[in-house]
Amino acid sequence: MARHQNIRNLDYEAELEEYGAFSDEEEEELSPEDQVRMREGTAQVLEALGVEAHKVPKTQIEESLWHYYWDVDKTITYLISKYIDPPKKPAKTAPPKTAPKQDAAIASASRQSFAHLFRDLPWGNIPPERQAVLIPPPQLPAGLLGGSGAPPKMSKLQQLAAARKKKAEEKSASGEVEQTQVKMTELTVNDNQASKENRPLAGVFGKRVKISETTAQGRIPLTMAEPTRPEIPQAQAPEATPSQHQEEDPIDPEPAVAPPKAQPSAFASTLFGPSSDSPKRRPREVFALPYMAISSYSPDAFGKPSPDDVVLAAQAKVATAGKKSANVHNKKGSSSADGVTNQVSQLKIDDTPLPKSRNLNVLSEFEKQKGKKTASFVVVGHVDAGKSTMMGRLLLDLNVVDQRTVDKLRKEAEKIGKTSFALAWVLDQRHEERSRGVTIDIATNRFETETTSFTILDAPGHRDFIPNMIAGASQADFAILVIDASTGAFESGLKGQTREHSLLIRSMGVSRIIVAVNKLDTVNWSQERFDEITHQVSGFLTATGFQPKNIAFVPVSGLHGDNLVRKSTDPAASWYTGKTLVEELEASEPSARALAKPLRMTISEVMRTPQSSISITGRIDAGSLQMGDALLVQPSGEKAYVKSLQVDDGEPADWAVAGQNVVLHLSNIDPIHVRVGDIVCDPAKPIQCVDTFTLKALAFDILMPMQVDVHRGRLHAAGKIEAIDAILDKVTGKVTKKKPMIVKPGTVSRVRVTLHSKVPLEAGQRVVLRSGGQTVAAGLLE
Ligand SMILES: Nc1nc2c(ncn2[C@@H]2O[C@H](COP(=O)(O)OP(=O)(O)OP(=O)(O)O)[C@@H](O)[C@H]2O)c(=O)[nH]1
Repeated sequence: MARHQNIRNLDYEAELEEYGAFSDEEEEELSPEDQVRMREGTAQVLEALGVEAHKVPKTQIEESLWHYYWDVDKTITYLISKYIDPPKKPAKTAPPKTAPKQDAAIASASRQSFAHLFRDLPWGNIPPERQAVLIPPPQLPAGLLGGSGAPPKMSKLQQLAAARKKKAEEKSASGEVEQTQVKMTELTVNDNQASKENRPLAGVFGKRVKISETTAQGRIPLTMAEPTRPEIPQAQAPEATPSQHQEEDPIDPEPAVAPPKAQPSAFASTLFGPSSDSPKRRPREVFALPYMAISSYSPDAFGKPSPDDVVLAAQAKVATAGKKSANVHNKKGSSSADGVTNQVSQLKIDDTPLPKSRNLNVLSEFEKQKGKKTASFVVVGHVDAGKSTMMGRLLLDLNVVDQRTVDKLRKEAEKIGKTSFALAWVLDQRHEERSRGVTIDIATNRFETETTSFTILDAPGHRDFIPNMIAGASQADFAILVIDASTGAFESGLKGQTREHSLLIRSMGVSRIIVAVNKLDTVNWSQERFDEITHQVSGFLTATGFQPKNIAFVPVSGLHGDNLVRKSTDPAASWYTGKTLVEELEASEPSARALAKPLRMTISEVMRTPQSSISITGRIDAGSLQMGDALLVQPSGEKAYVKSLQVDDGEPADWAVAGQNVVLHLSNIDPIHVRVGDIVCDPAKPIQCVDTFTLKALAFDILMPMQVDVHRGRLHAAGKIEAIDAILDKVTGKVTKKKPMIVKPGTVSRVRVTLHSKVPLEAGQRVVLRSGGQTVAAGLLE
């Protein structure tokens, strides 16, 4: 039979049964060798268990030996733990029911204490006092071997370096945070960018655009181009409220409710751009790129001109500037050339032909002239006494100004509520004078009577303008003192500028005075009032130095013209039978003319006229002049020539004498050498410029060595009273006391004055000393 036929015919079940029966038989019977091992192993275990062996059944010993493959030690350990000294079972833990018995025994044996095995060993019973105590190692100071939480100790230099490093790290960290914030913000859908773009948006976005414009002023949409912006207002921008929406667009009926439509996520927006119905965003200037995270990245690196561009632009600029500068230089060159030409032309010898002199004998010409006499008078008095109104009315009544002019002035005065000043405006022609209703500077005008040609010098009454009043008084032959007769006004005026003006004009050499008791219409032409005023004023005028024969009183009403040119027709004024004001003026003799003395003229005004680039006005104090004369201007010391001249009435003339008011048109002199207050004199007999002089002065106030201003005509000069030489007798002029410490008011004394600069002054001239805005003295230079 073939072998495979044998396998095909095998009965598997019978074979398996045969195999199983064989196993059981083998368990029950040990081989002879195993039986020997069993006997020997059992004997060894019993010997090891000693007295405790009876506790262990023999079958358990053989079973264990069989289990541990004849390993006696393991068998003994197991049997002890099982039968002799079993471990106490834990109360709650029970071995798993499913675990095999053998595994549970082994596991129990592994947890068994072996202390009993070492009970007889000496090192197992160490007394407590000898047992070692574990002491934890001390915390080492920080440093390389530190490791404690405390900061390491460092030197000052290390601390400084560490602080700097920390600061730099914080800064860079915050910068990174900011950049991150900005980038993250950029990742959000930025509606406000659309608002900035002001593009038409539909629905709620359109409204948000408006709100953002109004409620988030100055809000700047963030872009990648501005990564370092410190603030992120976008995040702080308040949300628009529905009420705001309504306020913003009250016409729009659409409710301000957000559409129930999901917005794209930030990530989706970043990847795919804004949704089709979301507000359109401004195209980005810079797109997010990987290298943007680099600290050296500059988002606007190409938003500015490159270094090459800068250089090229600078070169172009320089080239343009060069051209311009060349042009300017050319122009400058031409202008400087012009300047040089001008200077050269100025340097050239002045070949302007000198005015031709007719070599007249002026004095004989003057004597031959059978014309009207000329006189100048100054009108003084307390502020608002009616000086200007009186002169205006005088000029109107003398037909120097016509009624139309006065009516026109009245209308103008009405506009600013100053109707009563209309007549005063005939003389007060400055805007400031008219608006303020006060005279500020000397106003001159002229009128003629049958016998005399008069020049009016209307002086300001306000104390602030005393220097101007002094200038006027210095040119006058006589004076009109105007007194306000209305109740209370006379008394206050007497305490005010009425007395001071009287003193001044007398000190200035004016000896003739006409007192116009004005505004008598306000007291119904009370003769009693007039007499009272006359009495008081004549008293102090006499005391001031005016002779009674040179004092005249005229009751007038300047406003209505009573007793100015015509006698008053008011019955209440019938008691007055004296002269009118004009008659008194005509009766006044001008002061003596110093015709034979060297030429002296104080310049009152410097101006440019059609006749000359420099013309001067003034009153000739002494001497005479004629066209073509050479003049010396002091203190400049420059020479000039009289090209032409006009006298009193403005008529051209060939000559002029002392006492006349003239306009001189000069030539051959630079205007910078001519000033108001300077003196024009005869070059052959010039006035000297001095910085010290002696004065015979009438004291208005207490005098002592003190700072003073010296006034002579229009000339003002700062100086001081250096010393008081003597007190003089008023009448005889003899010395009554030498070198007094002070001088009382009303006393005449000799004082020495020094000036800070040299000015043209000479003996015989009259000057006024003022200090702190007050007139302290006036007198005659010795
Ligand atoms: N009732 C009345 N009023 C007068 C008379 N004269 C002048 N007035 C008024 O007095 C006021 C002052 O007149 P002004 O002529 O400006 O006085 P003034 O003295 O020139 O004043 P200052 O030059 O500024 O010192 C004005 O309102 C005049 O109308 C007068 O005779 N009778």
